[in-house]
Amino acid sequence: MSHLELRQLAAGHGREPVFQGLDLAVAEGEFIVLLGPSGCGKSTLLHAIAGLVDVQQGQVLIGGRDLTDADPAERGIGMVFQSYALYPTMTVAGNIGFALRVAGMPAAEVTQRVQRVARVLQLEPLLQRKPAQLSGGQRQRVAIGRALAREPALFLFDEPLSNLDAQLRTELRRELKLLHRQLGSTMVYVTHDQVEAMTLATRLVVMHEGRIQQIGTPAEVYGRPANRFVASFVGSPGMAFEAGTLRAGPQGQTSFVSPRLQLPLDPATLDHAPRDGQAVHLGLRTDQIRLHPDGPHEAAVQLVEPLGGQAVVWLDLGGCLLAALWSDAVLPTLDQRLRFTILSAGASVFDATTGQRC
Ligand SMILES: Nc1ncnc2c1ncn2[C@@H]1O[C@H](COP(=O)(O)OP(=O)(O)OP(=O)(O)O)[C@@H](O)[C@H]1O
Repeated sequence: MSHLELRQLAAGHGREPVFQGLDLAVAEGEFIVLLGPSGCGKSTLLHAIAGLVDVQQGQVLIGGRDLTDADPAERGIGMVFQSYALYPTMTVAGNIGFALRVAGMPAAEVTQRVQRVARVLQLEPLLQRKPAQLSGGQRQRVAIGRALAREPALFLFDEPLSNLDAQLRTELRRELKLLHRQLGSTMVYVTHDQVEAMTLATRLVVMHEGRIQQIGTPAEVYGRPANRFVASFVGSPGMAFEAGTLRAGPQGQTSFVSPRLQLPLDPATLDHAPRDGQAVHLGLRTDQIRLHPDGPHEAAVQLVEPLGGQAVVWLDLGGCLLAALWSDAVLPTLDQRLRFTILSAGASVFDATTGQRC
């Protein structure tokens, strides 16, 4: 049974819905990441689950109960937002235990819960401090602790790490992942950060303009994007596209053909039977470009982006820019000509008109 189920949901801020007819089923213990560009409706969806915006149509079911019209407080949800509004005059312990005390929990039990949460989030040495005496990352951990203390079965996170610097973000990301493993609770997490999405999600939900574009594991969404939007939005560096047509060969082998490129396609990468002459876009990631002195293709280096241990090398194949990974310590120079092979395994093909995966 789904722990969280959205049925034909429509919600928005005025009368115009931000999304409509939205279906989503989340199993217990999943870590769902909602990923999409700014304004696509991620926060509105999260707020609809929490009961913080009006649902115009459809249903929100949590634990099998229809809670579409229930108060936020009755939904058994823990929420963590981007801006962690802690009570400045209360200590860390006071902040974490606040909602429990308000709910009438006996003081001894509150203390126990606060201790347990502090242990999990490594906040024990900080329990008597005030928020002003904490770093940004510590404050955000307190905000997570506050949600955790109520022991909800469902957590909603709205870009909880986006206000932190890169190093803290990486640390807290790891802690969240460990926390999820320890607690086994269901989590729905909004971000537009690729790395967060890829590393945290058990399943990714990619949204664009109020519509779910694809639902799948990070590997599925990265490896078999459902359409051109997902292909270009997910993965860094982005996928390179080349316009061309499909050609059926004599032995039933289908090839991609463009003025610059001819590539026999791996049938395993195609979802549908290819049509001879179909106008398509071929999508190539760094995974498909193998730099190799004996490779059949040659292109000039247009740009080198060092990443530390590796570098991304952008190759100009007659106007089509392809990204390749470079792991040698000595970087190639601009305009240097490199040879490479294009692997058809894992390549994506999209219909030129609809943008849908072929
Ligand atoms: N309080 C509000 N009142 C009116 N319109 C709003 C409100 N909040 C958001 N919107 C609009 O609803 C749409 C979806 O916004 P939403 O915040 O859900 O997107 P998002 O994907 O979370 O974006 P971001 O990544 O920038 O936070 C946008 O067009 C936005 O302008």
